[in-house]
Amino acid sequence: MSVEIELKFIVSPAAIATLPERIAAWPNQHSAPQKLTNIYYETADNFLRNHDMGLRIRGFDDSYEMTIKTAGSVVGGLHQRPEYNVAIAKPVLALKKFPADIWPEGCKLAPLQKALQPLFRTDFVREKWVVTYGASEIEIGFDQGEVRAGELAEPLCELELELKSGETADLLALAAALAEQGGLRQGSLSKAARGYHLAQGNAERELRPLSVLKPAPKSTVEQGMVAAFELALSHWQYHEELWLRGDKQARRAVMEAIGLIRQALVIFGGLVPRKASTDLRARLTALEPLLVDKTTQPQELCYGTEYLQCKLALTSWLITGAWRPFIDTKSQAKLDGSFKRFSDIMLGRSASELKEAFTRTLNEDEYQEQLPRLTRQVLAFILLSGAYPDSETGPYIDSWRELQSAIAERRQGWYEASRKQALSHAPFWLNGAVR
Ligand SMILES: O=P(O)(O)OP(=O)(O)OP(=O)(O)O
Repeated sequence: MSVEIELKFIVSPAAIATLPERIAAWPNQHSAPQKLTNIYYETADNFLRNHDMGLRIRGFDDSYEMTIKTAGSVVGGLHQRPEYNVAIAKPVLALKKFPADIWPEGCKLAPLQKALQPLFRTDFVREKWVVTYGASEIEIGFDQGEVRAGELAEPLCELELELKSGETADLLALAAALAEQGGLRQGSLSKAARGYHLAQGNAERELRPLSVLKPAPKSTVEQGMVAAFELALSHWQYHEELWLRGDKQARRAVMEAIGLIRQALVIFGGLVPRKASTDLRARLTALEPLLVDKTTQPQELCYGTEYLQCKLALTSWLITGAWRPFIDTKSQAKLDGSFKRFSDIMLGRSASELKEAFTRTLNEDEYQEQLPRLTRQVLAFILLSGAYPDSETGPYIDSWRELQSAIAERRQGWYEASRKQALSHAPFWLNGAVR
């Protein structure tokens, strides 16, 4: 078994021609382009997908390899997944060759193998370089081809950076250096994920409303903080994809994701000093006006250098725990404390800020003036309410969201009723039950 640690980028058509040259500027070992054919297998009831597994047979030259990837994590474009590779003599499944302990409990291999059928395929040409960067060896693969399920197909044009030996920090630094000339954006979907989507009919991807962050029970404050940034990054990644595919409303969701990052920096700002996030905040500040501008074309923005470097800065901040050198013993003790207890205190603060802001009838200008504050505090509720059941948090947060959209859409007739409704909800975090 090996754990694949891989940063994936989508390459813009304009950048394809110069990319090999850019890569070859570092000390490297180059391998000539190779044609790879991959058939992915699945059962009629999606057994593998339901267990977060992906199975393929890859053909190259006259050889075959069978690979299974199991559940892992994706943070921005950084994919970490356990994978098992077995050389096979002919392109026929032989599940017994994988270690026995990778399968879900009770799984019978012979019937499973019988039920597996080809579902989709990827065909691409991969050009490879192994680059020495810092103290690390990093394999760069440039894949061009397509993913196909029956009649439906999508082009593939990806750059994958895989850490062969050394440090994740070098992987991220090499990515930032490659980003300098533009033409790349982070890709959060594996080729298999794209294949499954096509095989299921390629339904239009829908906007996803932000729902309450649910960190693992008994999370520490630091774990809750990491989960908050991960939520923001995945909301960003997902909606960037939609925006590029033509959904104009997704731009707002990308802005919302950035708002979430800002709010997380505020919420944890008492523990993580501002100087730990100076670079990240500067990059966000540069990006925000471009996102606010409705005339911005996603193809230009999302493949731009500043945009990618901002997202890489966040990925890197998260993956390397870049705040840690700035944390003193006292703050570390607080970061090790209960996220639930911390959240209760912060929820109280958010609620009293809103209560104060909306305690009386406001005029139109005053409502508009309070909108940014209300937007920030709704995001705070999203990040801090995960310890409570949706049945308690939902009505509370929705009532503030209702006021938020009434103000944003200038539905003046709704202001008063929404304001009173929001203020009438009892705080769910003071309900007394020990959790
Ligand atoms: O060659 P791999 O294992 O990196 O796999 P891939 O065909 O590039 O697919 P993905 O990395 O998207 O799972």
